[in-house]
Amino acid sequence: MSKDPDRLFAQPLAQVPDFAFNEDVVRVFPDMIKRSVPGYPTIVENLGVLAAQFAQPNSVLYDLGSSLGAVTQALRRHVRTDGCRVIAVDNSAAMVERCREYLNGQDSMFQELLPVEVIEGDILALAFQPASVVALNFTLQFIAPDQRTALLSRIRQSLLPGGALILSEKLRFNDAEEHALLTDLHVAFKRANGYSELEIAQKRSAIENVMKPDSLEEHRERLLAAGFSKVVPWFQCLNFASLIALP
Ligand SMILES: Nc1ncnc2c1ncn2[C@@H]1O[C@H](C[S@+](CC[C@H]([NH3+])C(=O)[O-])CC(=O)[O-])[C@@H](O)[C@H]1O
Ligand SMILES: O=C(O)C(=O)Cc1ccccc1
Repeated sequence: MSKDPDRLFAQPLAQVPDFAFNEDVVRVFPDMIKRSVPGYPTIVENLGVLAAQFAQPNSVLYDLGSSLGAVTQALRRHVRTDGCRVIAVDNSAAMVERCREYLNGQDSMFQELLPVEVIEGDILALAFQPASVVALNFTLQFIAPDQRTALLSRIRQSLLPGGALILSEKLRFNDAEEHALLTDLHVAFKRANGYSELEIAQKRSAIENVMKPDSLEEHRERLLAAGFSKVVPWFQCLNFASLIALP
């Protein structure tokens, strides 16, 4: 994977365009996500461990909004259940191209990885096959809020008994003081990772129209409304969390 450092917002921009998963972002994405999302490496590594507990024989594991395939690769390394395969889906052509290159490279380095198919497409238009694991790792927050329940319902319908949805998201908080504290601490995390005040401010303005986080309570209610029976948070670092939702 590319090791280019993220300097996308380092120079003052006359107007900050809405954030998009284009070629510029793809080039710096591994560095950007690691320096921006507290706990990201821990979440990705453990997604494989979690998935191995829910994987059912002869089923599909979905990585929805797969970006460069970090979650897909964690699933492929950890899951040993017979007949499983991974389907990774992303609607950014630039991401999909680099994701395929990365996964092909992994195939030539390691044996016994699960088979994988990378689809360039909109997860809102996907016809789901019977699935035991569905990962939405920081993807739902980029889906239009009025589409989120319908998507989760379709995921719920595709899930096999014993399977799980793993949902990771940036959170907002209904309590104003809690929200302000965790937002400030996230800014401190970014600063400690080498981002300047200008980079932090311009990135905030780039994502504000395209990324709409919900509160933990909203996630829980929406998942239950979509037909999930149980919602279990398994990880939180500052204002980023990951949940297990059971069918
Ligand atoms: N409707 C959509 N259909 C398909 N893909 C979409 C859609 N909307 C957004 N995406 C894709 O969802 C991904 C979100 S990044 C996920 C990180 C990854 N999971 C990781 O664990 O490394 C999160 C982040 O950058 O904060 C991007 O690649 C988008 O192109
Ligand atoms: O950078 C941020 O502030 C975020 O909330 C996370 C993020 C990470 C990568 C792309 C878009 C948003």
